[in-house]
Amino acid sequence: MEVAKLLRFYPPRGLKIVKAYMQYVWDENWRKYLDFYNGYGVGFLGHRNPIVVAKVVEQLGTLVINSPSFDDPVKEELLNKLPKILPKTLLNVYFQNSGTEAVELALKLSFYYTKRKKVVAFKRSFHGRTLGSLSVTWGKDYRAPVEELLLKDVVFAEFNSTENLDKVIDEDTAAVIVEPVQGEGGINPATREFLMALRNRTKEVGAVLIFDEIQAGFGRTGSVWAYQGIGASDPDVLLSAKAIGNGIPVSMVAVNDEIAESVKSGIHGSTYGANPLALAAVSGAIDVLLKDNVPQKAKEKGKLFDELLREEVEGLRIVREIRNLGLMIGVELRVKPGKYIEALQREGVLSLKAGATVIRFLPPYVVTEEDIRTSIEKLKKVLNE
Ligand SMILES: Cc1ncc(COP(=O)(O)O)c(C=O)c1O
Repeated sequence: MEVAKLLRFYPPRGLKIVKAYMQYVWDENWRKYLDFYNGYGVGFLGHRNPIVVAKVVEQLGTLVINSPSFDDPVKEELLNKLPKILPKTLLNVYFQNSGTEAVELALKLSFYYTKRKKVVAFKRSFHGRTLGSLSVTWGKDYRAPVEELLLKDVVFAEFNSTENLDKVIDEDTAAVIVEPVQGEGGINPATREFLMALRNRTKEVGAVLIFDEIQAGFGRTGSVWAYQGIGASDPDVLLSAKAIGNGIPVSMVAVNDEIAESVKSGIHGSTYGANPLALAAVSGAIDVLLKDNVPQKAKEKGKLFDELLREEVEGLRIVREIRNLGLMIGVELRVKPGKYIEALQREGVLSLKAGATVIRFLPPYVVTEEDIRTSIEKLKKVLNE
């Protein structure tokens, strides 16, 4: 019998996952793994978090898709809830289906609002794989297949450096896009000084400041939004995805009033944008975030993870540096991390690569002290082998 084949854009990890619950997944032989890969951090509230699942199931029983021009109860419910997690300055929102779509809309609104074309992004950034988001993504390997087709007016500046910002960000700049914690680039938290310098300079020249919190946002770093924990001021546009739907594909673009006022009907759209099923998931996820004090738990567990890593593995010769903000954790090695990530998988812990040399852990907030101790013990073992 003929079978269709999936295009393999990702190297296979040799594991068939048949079930997942909270911080664990099971393979086809019912071996249990601690999942700190977590669908690139999507399942931050735990796989199949019961509160999110209940919301989605309830929604499946009433209304799954609604045409974008019509209102519905879950849209109203979510718009009422969002002020609990969004800053007052960013209460104009739109929902799409993936992170890259959020970046595309942010860039499009910036071009439209400023009538300018230039974008400033940063070295080691990752913003997605469609043409606009790829244009502001740094890595050569990501860009190579379509390099000639990407936006031309993009400048990559030094991340966390305030030198030369006055020159790089000028009156031609439509937008500055930055991850307050770089994820794919190697778990690199931005400094307050850097984010504030971007805030001040973009204000001076009338450029739009975009914070991409698609990976870092929604409690993972110890505050609802990473930039808040870092102590920076609000951006003009805030992007989130991954954890906000906890597995149901959804992203959110939140913009300030001035940009919102420039928006006219017809300049953008998405068939599945703000669909009731996705919005039910976001509504359920916000309930969990607030009722279970998720950012505080992420902060405490991240601290424990960090302390134990420093005690147990920081001193190993192969380890260059440990970096974290809450439960966004990177162990930078002096070598490529691939074989250690594989060895960890054999030991029952799933992790992923970031940058060229970093083992990344994106544990869900429900991870226990015992899970953290076990994973660090396993990491120490494989790094020593
Ligand atoms: C910071 C950041 N921006 C954008 C994206 C793209 O999101 P998606 O894969 O949902 O398109 C990612 C994905 O890893 C990301 O980490």
